[in-house]
Amino acid sequence: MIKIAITKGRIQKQVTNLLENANYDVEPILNLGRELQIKTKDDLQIIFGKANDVITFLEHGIVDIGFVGKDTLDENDFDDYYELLDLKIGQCIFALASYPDFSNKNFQRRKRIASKYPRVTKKYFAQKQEDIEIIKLEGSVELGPVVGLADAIVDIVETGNTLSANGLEIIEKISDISTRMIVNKSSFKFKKDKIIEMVKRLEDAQTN
Ligand SMILES: Nc1ncnc2c1ncn2[C@@H]1O[C@H](COP(=O)(O)OP(=O)(O)OP(=O)(O)O)[C@@H](O)[C@H]1O
Ligand SMILES: O=P(O)(O)OC[C@H]1O[C@H](OP(=O)(O)OP(=O)(O)O)[C@H](O)[C@@H]1O
Repeated sequence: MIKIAITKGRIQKQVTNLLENANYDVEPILNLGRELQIKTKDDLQIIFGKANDVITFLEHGIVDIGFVGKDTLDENDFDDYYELLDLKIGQCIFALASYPDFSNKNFQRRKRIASKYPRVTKKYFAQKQEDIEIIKLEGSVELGPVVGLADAIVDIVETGNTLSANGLEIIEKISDISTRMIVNKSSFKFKKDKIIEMVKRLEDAQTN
């Protein structure tokens, strides 16, 4: 049996489509009610959880495989896993965003940057050797500059609609984000054949 954790929400449907195209039994996922754990005919046990929890389940050996966004992987301390496949779904970017005059402004103090991703923000500004103040927000991060709490944000940008609706724009792209297949290292040792088979089937499904 292969145990899998899938991030619920935005990417769940696309991961399901890919599994279906790879000829896995996704019937129990399509008929999902409020249950959070299912078994498929091809001996997959699948749980659905919040993105950070997918990593926690994998870290503790509860699941062999996780499907999770690169944003969540970058923000999480845990990195003792194998990343075996870029699913090329859930594609977006991390960006520094603010009002158009941000780059011309002369700040006489540390810039205040709002983000749901403090670790990513810290690393980005550390690379620039810039000392900033991070303000952690849990969502609707664009509110930071809008209400005057922050000078800029580090956030996910997909279409750019949320930024432009709030008068903001990308100041600098930070990195690419997409959904990744991660594997517990000890699972890879003991279930190598089945895991490699899944990687191959998903890769084939991507190209077809
Ligand atoms: N426009 C987008 N905004 C946010 N995440 C996106 C976007 N496009 C793709 N993603 C990916 O989808 C994943 C899941 O996002 P989703 O919004 O469902 O959950 P979340 O970020 O935990 O938010 P929530 O707290 O609302 O559940 C993200 O971690 C990211 O990898
Ligand atoms: O470029 P866009 O296509 O507009 O997408 C980007 C927006 O989507 C995400 O927010 P989400 O909808 O997940 O809500 P949240 O801000 O509460 O996390 C992200 O944090 C941006 O706000």
